[in-house]
Amino acid sequence: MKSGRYIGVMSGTSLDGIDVVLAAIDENMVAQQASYCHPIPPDIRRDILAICQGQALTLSQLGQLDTRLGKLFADAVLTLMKQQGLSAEEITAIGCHGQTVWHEPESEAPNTLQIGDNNQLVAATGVTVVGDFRRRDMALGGQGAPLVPAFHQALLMHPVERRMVLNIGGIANLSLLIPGMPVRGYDTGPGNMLMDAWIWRQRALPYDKDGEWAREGTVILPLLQQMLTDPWFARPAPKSTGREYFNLGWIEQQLSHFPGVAPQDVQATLAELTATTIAEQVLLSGGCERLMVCGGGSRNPLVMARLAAQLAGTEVCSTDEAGLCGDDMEGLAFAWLAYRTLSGLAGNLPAVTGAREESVLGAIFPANYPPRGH
Ligand SMILES: Nc1ncnc2c1ncn2[C@@H]1O[C@H](COP(=O)(O)OP(=O)(O)OP(=O)(O)O)[C@@H](O)[C@H]1O
Ligand SMILES: CC(=O)N[C@H]1[C@@H]2OC[C@@H](O2)[C@@H](O)[C@@H]1O[C@H](C)C(=O)O
Repeated sequence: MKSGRYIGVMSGTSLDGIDVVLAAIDENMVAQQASYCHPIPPDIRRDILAICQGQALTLSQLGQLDTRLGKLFADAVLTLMKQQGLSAEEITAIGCHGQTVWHEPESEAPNTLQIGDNNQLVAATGVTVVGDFRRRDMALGGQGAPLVPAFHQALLMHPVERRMVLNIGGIANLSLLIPGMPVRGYDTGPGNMLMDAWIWRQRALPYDKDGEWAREGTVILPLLQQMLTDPWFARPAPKSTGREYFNLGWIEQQLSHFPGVAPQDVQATLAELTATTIAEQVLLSGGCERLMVCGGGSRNPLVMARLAAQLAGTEVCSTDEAGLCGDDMEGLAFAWLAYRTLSGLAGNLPAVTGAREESVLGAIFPANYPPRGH
């Protein structure tokens, strides 16, 4: 096994920053040691959003963005290494998720694209990088997402308590940790993404802090009901989604039948949509005793309160209460997935993604050849 110090790098769908997490990992333990969130410059954020929303880009623009993101991931990692006084020799590997710019698991030729050149990262840091985690699973007929349920299982499975782990990022995803059953998991739909898109459009704010603006509004029930009839919500698992489906265009299309509604009422309705689609899936999946929430949405008290209200009898808490910082969860997961890959262990769960079989995931970009320790 390739035990050692790992760094996980996660740039999620919210584009709120690059999360970098340092952890000591071995067969029995993932010990978080430090973390850092690196800002994303506005021009890079704008270009990523443009691709995600289907705007045509030249190959030159795409190539340049790939390089700039690779360098940005390297800056993020080097900042954390400097803060911690670590040299390249002290780190076994970096697990880098990359930036998802397109995810189309149901098309004729299923594809998912995470950019940010890993060669830039290895060249700048001198540390072996593992990247491109999703496409092997897709090549095996899977969705390529979500991948974190295996990590949630490793860290948070309880012998008797029925638990679910919920990540509320741009998209929300649920892991079902039910004793005696194979772990399952899938995306439930929008997490913060629609709320973020709407407040950005209306008030030029990146997100609705503590759900304060949504609280000024009232849920428009007919609009909520119409949103809930979107066929994506009724689709059975395995399923995953992204910005190419749930975006500002989706909101505008929903609003076309509701002219003149107050913007704060739309914000309230979007917050309720997030809570309702999650709660429905928790209940449809048989319910649980404890729902452990991570991701930025766990800090939105309105969404948390609406979840608790719709899930009476379930203890809704944040993973922070279990000693696992919710902001670092995905970064930790990709550090752990890099450890799995270098140890020759599978990273995907076919029961989650729908892949034909388990597989070692990712591509290795070695700092040295032969890799250190061989
Ligand atoms: N205090 C807060 N109040 C309301 N929302 C918050 C608060 N803090 C964070 N958020 C939300 O969390 C989002 C960031 O979440 P997170 O970092 O988990 O996303 P991500 O990792 O990019 O997403 P994904 O898991 O989909 O890849 C912000 O864009 C914002 O919407
Ligand atoms: C294609 C892609 O990047 N999907 C992300 C996204 O963000 C949340 C949700 O949608 C989840 O499916 C996935 O990320 C987590 C880390 C996962 O793979 O488990």
